[in-house]
Amino acid sequence: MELAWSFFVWSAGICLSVVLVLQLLQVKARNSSRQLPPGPPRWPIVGNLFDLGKAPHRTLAGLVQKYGPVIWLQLGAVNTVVIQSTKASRELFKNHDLTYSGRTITEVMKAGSFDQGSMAIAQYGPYWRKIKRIVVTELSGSKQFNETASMRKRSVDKMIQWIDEEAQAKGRVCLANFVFLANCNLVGNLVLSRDLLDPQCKEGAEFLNAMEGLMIGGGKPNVADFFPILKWLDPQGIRKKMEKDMGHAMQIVSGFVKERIAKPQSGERKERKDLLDVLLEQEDTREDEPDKLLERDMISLILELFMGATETTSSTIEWAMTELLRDSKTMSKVRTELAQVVGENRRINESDIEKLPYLHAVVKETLRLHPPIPFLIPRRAVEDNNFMGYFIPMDTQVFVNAWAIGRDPDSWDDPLSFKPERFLGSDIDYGGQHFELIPFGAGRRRCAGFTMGHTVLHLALGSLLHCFEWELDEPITPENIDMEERLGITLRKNVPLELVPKTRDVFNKK
Ligand code: HEM
Repeated sequence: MELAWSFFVWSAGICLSVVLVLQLLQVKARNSSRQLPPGPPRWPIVGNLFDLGKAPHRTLAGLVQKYGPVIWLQLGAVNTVVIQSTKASRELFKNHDLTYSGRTITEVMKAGSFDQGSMAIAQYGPYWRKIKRIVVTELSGSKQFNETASMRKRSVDKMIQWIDEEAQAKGRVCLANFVFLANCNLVGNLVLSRDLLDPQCKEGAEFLNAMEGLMIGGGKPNVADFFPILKWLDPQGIRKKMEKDMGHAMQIVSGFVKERIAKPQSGERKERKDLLDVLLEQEDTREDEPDKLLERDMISLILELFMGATETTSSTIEWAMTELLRDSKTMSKVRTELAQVVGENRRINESDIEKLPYLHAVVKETLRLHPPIPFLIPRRAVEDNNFMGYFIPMDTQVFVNAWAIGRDPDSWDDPLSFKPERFLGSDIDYGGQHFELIPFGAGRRRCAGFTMGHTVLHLALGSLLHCFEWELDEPITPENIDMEERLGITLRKNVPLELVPKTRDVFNKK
């Protein structure tokens, strides 16, 4: 009896211990799967907000060695995870794209209810799906893209002409301004069939002014984004100023929309439907998607296309030209290619682009080192999830540091040098399939203007190099040219590039 009793006690003890150990292991496993990524120590309340400095993309890239490529930050009240290597970016876009397909909406984007109609900050869902499909088809569908080639050529040709006129009047030009204006003109034509820069278009100058305000306001860090309690106070007055500029820009676009509704079949547009026609007429309704777009939503969307196309392209061309002027060998290689493929008797056309591998390599290398939107447009985790062994709570803001990824030493040899040759004979491109080069983003939220951006970058840069000889404005030399960056709505060159263009013979050709 005693033996049976002691057997029972021992067995119960062993079972209990096993259960306890299993429970402990379970708790440990649960805790470890809820472990946040590592990151720098946080201050009370403000967290890491004041640790990032003026160039957060650089500061954060500098933390990879200490904390690894997935970093946790507390920006005031906002949980933030930063992705900073090719491996982590591949994991995000290949296996977690849907989980990270939300967006964080900043205070300025709420001005004039812009966020309600925007595509770029729309949450992933039926409205976003509908407008993305329409915009991508209208800007990049092969039929529509072919039909609008003449518009792109005309915008670039006008830019070349304006540059020549400015050079004759002043001797030098601020390059990025002209690229900005050319893209503004192009979007105006594609979307509204309007030359906003034509002196006949009286709203054009006002619109450009309002756009400038939007670009400046949109790029300012706003303390109210990090402490929801301050939203009502708007301590820096950023939202107030943005309401004014946004209101003004929206009013002008609204005038164009109303005019179109009143007179649907006027002028040049009869030849082709522009994006506004398509938005007004669209009836392609799919399950769950809204039937019609509201006028307010169309206005936000149109404004967004102007914003999306202008700064990104002008900043990229400014950096490309800066890098080429610092390196005469690279400049001469790209010019030689243009001379061989296009020749001196005509200007470059879109059909030449595919035959210019060195020009492609220059554009890729520029976007690798100077992605205009270095953190992409911040994503948001739409649910709790596990990312590379770390717990990421729902609503975490996600920065994908394309700037750091373009310099990831595991992906790039001599990552800090401008060497277009690295792309010759390589299949790496920025279409969203190669996660080491993601200046246009990747996955569902990849840039909606990718095809247009890609084509215009080549057409505009190729034309600038083919039609002019470029010199730096004294006393600037290739050795002392300022390479400082300024992060606003895009990552621009801090000191705008001023150049002296000299027309070449091909300038007078078509
Ligand atoms: C050099 C040219 C350009 C660059 C480098 C660029 C870059 C980007 C990036 C990084 C994103 C965010 C992608 C992500 O979150 O994964 C984006 C989104 C977007 N871009 Fe671009 N962009 C360029 C040109 C354009 C043009 C020409 C347009 C339109 C005419 C445009 C319209 C948009 C829109 C609407 C979105 C939001 C897409 C979405 O949220 O689904 N972009 N772009």
